[in-house]
Amino acid sequence: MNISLVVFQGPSASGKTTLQALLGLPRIVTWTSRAPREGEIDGVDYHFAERETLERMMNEGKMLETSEYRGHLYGTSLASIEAAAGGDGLRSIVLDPSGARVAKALLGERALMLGVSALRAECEARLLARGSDTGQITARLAGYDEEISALESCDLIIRSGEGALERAGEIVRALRPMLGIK
Ligand SMILES: Nc1ncnc2c1ncn2[C@@H]1O[C@H](COP(=O)(O)OP(=O)(O)OP(=O)(O)O)[C@@H](O)[C@H]1O
Ligand SMILES: Nc1nc2c(ncn2[C@@H]2O[C@H](COP(=O)(O)O)[C@@H](O)[C@H]2O)c(=O)[nH]1
Repeated sequence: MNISLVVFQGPSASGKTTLQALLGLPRIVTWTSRAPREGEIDGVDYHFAERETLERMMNEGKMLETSEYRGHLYGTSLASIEAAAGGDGLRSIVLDPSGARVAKALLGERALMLGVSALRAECEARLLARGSDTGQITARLAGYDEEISALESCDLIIRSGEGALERAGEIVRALRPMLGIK
């Protein structure tokens, strides 16, 4: 398989970032105007920046794509995605459905689209445990049905339900030899 980018997508708190870590590929770090959560590190989890900075990057043509997600701006820089498109090593990225469509349009068969699903109630419980308030939970789960529908375009959908993380991790790790990762 000539894959250069593994794209994770799915509803909020479905487990995308967790499975991305278990796959163990270098991550493309995207940009966001939202504040860091506890434990998140600038340059590792995201490039955290003011909205104005991201808008300037957009206007200067430095972003491949941007997306408004629950009141914040997110985006993938052209530089980061071009490195993946140029075959400079296999990478992974976590994107919302609009970003995933752009990555697929750019990379075609070189993008492996992995969907992550969990029940709405499971996502809700995880968001609560993450410290989100009721308003944030409602806003994030407002897109749940649409985000689940968008998984139809994925190459593989992995269910990361409660008590099923180990199983989901095994499935993700089983992809490593197929992707040529030792
Ligand atoms: N299968 C699972 N069972 C139980 N807890 C899980 C499972 N998968 C992930 N979690 C937990 O749920 C929370 C959200 O997981 P994660 O950050 O991977 O989700 P995400 O899809 O990347 O979320 P978001 O898009 O909101 O950033 C984390 O605390 C994580 O440890
Ligand atoms: N289209 C893009 N979506 C992105 C990007 N970086 C992250 N995301 C998606 O945003 C939501 C919310 O993320 P969170 O960290 O605040 O929970 C999630 O679906 C991510 O996949 C991006 O650069 N472009």
